[in-house]
Amino acid sequence: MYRLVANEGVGCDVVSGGELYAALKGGMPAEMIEFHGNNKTPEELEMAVEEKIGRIVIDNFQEIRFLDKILRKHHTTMKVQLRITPGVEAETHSYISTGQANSKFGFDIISGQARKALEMLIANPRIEVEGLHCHIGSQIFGTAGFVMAVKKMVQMMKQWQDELGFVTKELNIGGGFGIRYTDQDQVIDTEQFSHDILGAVKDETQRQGLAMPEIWIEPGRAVAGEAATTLYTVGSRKDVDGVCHFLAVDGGMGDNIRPALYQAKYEAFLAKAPQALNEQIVTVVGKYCESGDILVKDCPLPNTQPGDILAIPSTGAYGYTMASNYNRNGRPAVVFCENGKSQLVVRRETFADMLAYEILPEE
Ligand SMILES: Cc1ncc(COP(=O)(O)O)c(C=O)c1O
Ligand SMILES: N[C@@H](CCCC[NH3+])C(=O)O
Repeated sequence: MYRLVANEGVGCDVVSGGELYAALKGGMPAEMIEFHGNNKTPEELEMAVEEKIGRIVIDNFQEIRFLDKILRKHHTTMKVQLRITPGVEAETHSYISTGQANSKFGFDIISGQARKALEMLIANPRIEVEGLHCHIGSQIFGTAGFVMAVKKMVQMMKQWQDELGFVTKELNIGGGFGIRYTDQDQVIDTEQFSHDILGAVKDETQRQGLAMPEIWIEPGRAVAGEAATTLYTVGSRKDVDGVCHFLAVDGGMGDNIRPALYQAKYEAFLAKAPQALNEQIVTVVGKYCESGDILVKDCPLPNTQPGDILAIPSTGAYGYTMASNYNRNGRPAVVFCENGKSQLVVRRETFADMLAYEILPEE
């Protein structure tokens, strides 16, 4: 994925040393990488400095102290953006909402913490503050929240330019652009998002008499989400007339934790006949030892029996990346397909893989 993205001339954000390592191994140029996270360790920050990545998105005061120490040690500098919580509540599940003042991410404006952090950063000769960042949350369908965030950010740009002489060269408004998981999702097209967001930045900066900053976005799910479909084989059926109809598949919360974690909604189709007339409403469950291991509740399907393959679309984001081998079920393989050709990009996890880190007591 990093190679594909880099080939498009697009950079990426990472949120751990592991992601940074993978991005670099995948051929992403270091200067195209920005590093996020509310608790970057000193080791991760040092890795970012040594690899000379593009930006660190500063999230908290401790990180400023760590970074300063590392930059002194390496006699070098680092370009950063400052992450702000703009006080905008996105209309989405509370677990994937990040723009409100009580978010664990970034610096809050009202308490004065954001300004204090900016002052510390500006005063540091080893740190170059290129811009401001905000990310209001995920799976957002309207543009209103983004426009509100832009207004707040530009207001801060103006205030800090007047009071501190700080010029915001980059305005990063994060990601969160919603995708279509089910028929109910009223997706806004990319043109509408860019029109409204660009328009808001243009209008607000003009109104405040500021130069137009470079606009950065961090679409995650919108890039990868709809590109993948998960294929499951139906194993067992449980029908109790008038009570429940379960179809159990050979995966579940281990490859897609989103329904259990955020009550996320998906649709399932019979792979061999996706257009066939639906005849039954079933609950598609996984094989994990949890009653909450439900993939699709109240799922209309044609007659579906053990051995049939079910397809669940839009699993390209936060599926494999959030996968686990709970119950010692292996993580699935990932296959890229295009124009009738396929390529295995992640092989299926084996039983031996799952024991690989365990140290057997000596006999
Ligand atoms: C800082 C930041 N930017 C961008 C994203 C991308 O979010 P999404 O995939 O919902 O667009 C996330 C969440 O993953 C994030 O935390
Ligand atoms: N993982 C979440 C979103 C949070 C993304 C990380 N900032 C999801 O599946 O919707």
